[in-house]
Amino acid sequence: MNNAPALLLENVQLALGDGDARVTALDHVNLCVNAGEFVAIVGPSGSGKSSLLAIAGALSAPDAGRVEIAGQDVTRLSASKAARFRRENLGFVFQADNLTPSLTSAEQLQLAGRIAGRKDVPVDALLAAVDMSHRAGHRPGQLSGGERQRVGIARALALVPRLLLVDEPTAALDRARSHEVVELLAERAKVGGTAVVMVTHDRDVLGHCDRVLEMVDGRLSELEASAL
Ligand SMILES: Nc1ncnc2c1ncn2[C@@H]1O[C@H](COP(=O)(O)OP(=O)(O)OP(=O)(O)O)[C@@H](O)[C@H]1O
Repeated sequence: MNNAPALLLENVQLALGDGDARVTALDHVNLCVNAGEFVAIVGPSGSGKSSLLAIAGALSAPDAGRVEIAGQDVTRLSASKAARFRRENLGFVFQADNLTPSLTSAEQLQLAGRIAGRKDVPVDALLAAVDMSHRAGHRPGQLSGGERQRVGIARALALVPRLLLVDEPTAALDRARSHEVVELLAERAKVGGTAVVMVTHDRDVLGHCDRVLEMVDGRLSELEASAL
């Protein structure tokens, strides 16, 4: 179990929509990500990247194929078992931030830690790492989109998931901050042993990743360094 890949997708297939609008979102996707690996996924809009993250995060089930996370088959867990599995093993930083409106930035991190059974969340250090110490006492409604995104990243880093799934972390950030945030993710992979899968359009930050994969029309392939 401990030596199992953090994420294993085998021959994953997914179609979405009905009738004429039916599209192949994932077409025989295979992917293996080991603990401590930082993998980026690039590709055009509509190519299936979000669908891949949803399946890799046990948020939805494929039509066919197999999904294993840290050695456990999660392909067809019940909704309640999937929710529990996610809570115990996964971290998410998704575009539509899902911060709790009534909580301050610091409280978002504390709550995440409490839910995961961690009492020792280094809230101040994490907020400092995403340059948000000065907004520790602010609620999401008092923050900009980029600031909310950074709190979401700090919250994900408050936990030590086996697998961290990240959707466009730099979309609302300037260039310098983008590098800082992606460096934090890379460090979490190297030092914390978390496997990180990041969807991004930002080719600037790909140098921080161990591997870059490209999704085109639901098919996933490895990009050689010379193609970046
Ligand atoms: N609920 C849905 N019903 C029908 N088709 C859908 C649904 N969700 C997504 N699709 C289609 O599935 C395909 C893959 O979508 P997906 O959101 O995974 O792409 P993406 O690569 O993440 O795109 P983007 O970069 O724009 O976020 C697209 O053709 C999209 O139009």
